[in-house]
Amino acid sequence: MDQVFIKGLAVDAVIGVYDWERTIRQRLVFDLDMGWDIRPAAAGDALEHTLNYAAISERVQGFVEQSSFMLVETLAEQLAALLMSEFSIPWLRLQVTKPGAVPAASGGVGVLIERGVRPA
Ligand SMILES: Nc1nc2c(c(=O)[nH]1)N=C([C@H](O)[C@@H](O)CO)CN2
Repeated sequence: MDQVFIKGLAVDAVIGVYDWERTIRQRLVFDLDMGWDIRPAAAGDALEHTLNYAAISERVQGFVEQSSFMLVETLAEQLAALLMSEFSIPWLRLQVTKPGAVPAASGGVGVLIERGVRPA
């Protein structure tokens, strides 16, 4: 299966369950792998036949900046559903990292979800 990916997309948002978290914006980092057959785009050298990673990055930024969820789980689920619907993505893997949440966890904490049907 071919994939189009976006790695390390940083967006600041209101996110968190504690009172102090509702008053600030915190950094979130998004890693996105999206199943897509890239051969038609490659054959025609045509952007309209593939997933436009620039357009998808903008959509992620726009959605996340406007959001104010408690849990990273809720953000991940809603973002995945929105992207699959708006860009006709058949399968995706989405990792949401909250780098500052647990200072001792140097690689960050968060969630990783996989949704949809993985193309052969
Ligand atoms: N599985 C999760 N655990 C926790 C979350 C979360 O969104 N998902 N959130 C918090 C707090 O908001 C935390 O990030 C504050 O440091 C705690 N655990």
